[in-house]
Amino acid sequence: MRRLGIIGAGGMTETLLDAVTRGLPAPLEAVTILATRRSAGKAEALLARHGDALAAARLVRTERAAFLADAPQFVAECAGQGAVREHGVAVLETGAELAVISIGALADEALRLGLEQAAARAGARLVLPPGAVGGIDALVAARLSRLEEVTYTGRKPPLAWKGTPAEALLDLATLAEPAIFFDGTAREAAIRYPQNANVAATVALAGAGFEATRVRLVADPTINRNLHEVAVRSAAADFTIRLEGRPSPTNPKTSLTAGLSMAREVLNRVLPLVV
Ligand SMILES: NC(=O)C1=CN([C@@H]2O[C@H](COP(=O)(O)OP(=O)(O)OC[C@H]3O[C@@H](n4cnc5c(N)ncnc54)[C@H](OP(=O)(O)O)[C@@H]3O)[C@@H](O)[C@H]2O)C=CC1
Ligand SMILES: O=C([O-])CC(=O)C(=O)O
Repeated sequence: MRRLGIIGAGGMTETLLDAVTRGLPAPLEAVTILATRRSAGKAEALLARHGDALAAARLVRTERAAFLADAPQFVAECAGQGAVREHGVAVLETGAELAVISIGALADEALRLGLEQAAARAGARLVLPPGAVGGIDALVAARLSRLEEVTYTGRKPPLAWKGTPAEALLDLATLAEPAIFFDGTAREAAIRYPQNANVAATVALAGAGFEATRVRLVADPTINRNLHEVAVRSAAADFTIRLEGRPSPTNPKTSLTAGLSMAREVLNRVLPLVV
């Protein structure tokens, strides 16, 4: 893979570009960012920061047609569920591989089917990185035996839940103790908390599905990290993964591991050893 496309120019793209530049054995041929008009300047600055060490050609586009004309072979969506809806099918139709990090978008069955069908028609692949969470490999393997119970608990400091429906349920500014404000299915979590519960969708798609995966979301004033816990019981193995992620410096909702997980996808398509 020599031509990388990225959708979005926020905190995750910053983490992705830093990690990819550090990990590349040699510069890529081209990196193109599809940005909103508002964020085009930020995208330019992110690319300029890495310069020739990242890629010989560094481009920012604000129109999808121009972005696709740059012929990216691998496109990393780092923008949000709306961007998956807006651009996903069109990217796959070019035959490019598309890695989606806003995995909660796939809680919309029609969109998931549309993406899968576009990929099948074009001979392309839709890839779902583990993102902020860990243990997805073991969960997929356990699913191949027989899953009995899968629960995901997402716990973040109150600030990370600002601007979400949690605000109507809790007084985030004065919260003194951890509060579970959501207990339901992975589908409902991914749809209602699009910037905070993509992991719920990842766990669902890797494991027991959107309805059978139980999700709890917690605002916790006693922590300064984003905690992800996946508990699995299955015929092959029982396990619990507990991951304490540091938030990205520019977006407290997003853990650094999410952008790093996307960087892993990119580097696995460049380096000879895939891990
Ligand atoms: N799977 C996982 O584990 C995780 C997934 N996520 C997902 O990743 C997304 C990105 O996270 P993060 O970088 O921290 O978010 P930010 O809000 O920091 O950045 C989002 C960026 O995407 C841009 N953007 C939004 N919509 C579009 C679009 N339609 N086309 C092009 N660019 C667009 C925004 O531009 P502008 O600001 O101008 O609107 C902004 O530059 C989250 O919204 C969430 O969906 C996040 C954390 C974990
Ligand atoms: O980054 C995280 O900690 C998780 C997250 O926001 C999500 O699942 O959408």
